[in-house]
Amino acid sequence: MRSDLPRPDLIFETLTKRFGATVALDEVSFAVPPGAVTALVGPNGSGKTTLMRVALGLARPTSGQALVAGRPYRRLDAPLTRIGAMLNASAVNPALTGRTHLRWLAAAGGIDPAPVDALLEQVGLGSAARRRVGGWSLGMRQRLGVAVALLGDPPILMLDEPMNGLDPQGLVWFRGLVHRLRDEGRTVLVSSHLMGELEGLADRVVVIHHGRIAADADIDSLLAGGARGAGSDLGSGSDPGGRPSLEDVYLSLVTSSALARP
Ligand SMILES: Nc1ncnc2c1ncn2[C@@H]1O[C@H](COP(=O)(O)OP(=O)(O)OP(=O)(O)O)[C@@H](O)[C@H]1O
Repeated sequence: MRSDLPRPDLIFETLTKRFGATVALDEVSFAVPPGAVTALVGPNGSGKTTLMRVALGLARPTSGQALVAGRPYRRLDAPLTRIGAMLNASAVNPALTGRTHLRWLAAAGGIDPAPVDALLEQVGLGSAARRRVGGWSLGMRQRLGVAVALLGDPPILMLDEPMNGLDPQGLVWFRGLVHRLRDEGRTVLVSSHLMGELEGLADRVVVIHHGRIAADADIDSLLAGGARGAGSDLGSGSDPGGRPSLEDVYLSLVTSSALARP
């Protein structure tokens, strides 16, 4: 890494996580740079959520480390103001209103609850805020999850499958929000299986497969490389100019024999 570049905010260093005989993460190293949206993609069970859980101190690495603003999460002061995360947006007490949920989290995290109402408006939940979350749709819970991540106005955001359940209007809203956060210079890591959406959202793509990094590149280079390297088996989503879609390149990467686990 060049020493004259700003230090990335979120770094994974030779991170390995085993659950018994299962190797969920296998010496994973990459940096998530500020001022960009980084997509984390990979098949079911490839290690995306585990990676995020380790970054948040919810799972202990077997070896290696995840650093948030230069430190392991557990050693951060006021962590909600350093990194905001959405892991499982449905894990909310259904008896609480969205507003109460956010105010409790703010109180628990030592954050001023005053901006909670504005935050609920920002994520499109202003009119539902005083209703119990138990009656909310998946998309509404996802929006609440985004609000939780934004609660501490953190410079780093880590969102696990945030677009699931969003309707087309919600997807447009989410893209605008994430691009604004990026343009403010924040670090954004988003995992998703929705390749078409990620193509319009992400600046960088990290592909994880069997717990190993299969690609880590800016999206234009990845698609240009895919166009040169992936050959005639690509095509369903290619544009007429010959550039493959992210879905094409992703499928090519995760089905290539070089990456298949023996
Ligand atoms: N608490 C756990 N105990 C045992 N194994 C686990 C645990 N958490 C994750 N794993 C295993 O680790 C591997 C990675 O799982 P992980 O949930 O990180 O994948 P993922 O990429 O997020 O998948 P998905 O796209 O389906 O959400 C899987 O083999 C999974 O079964």
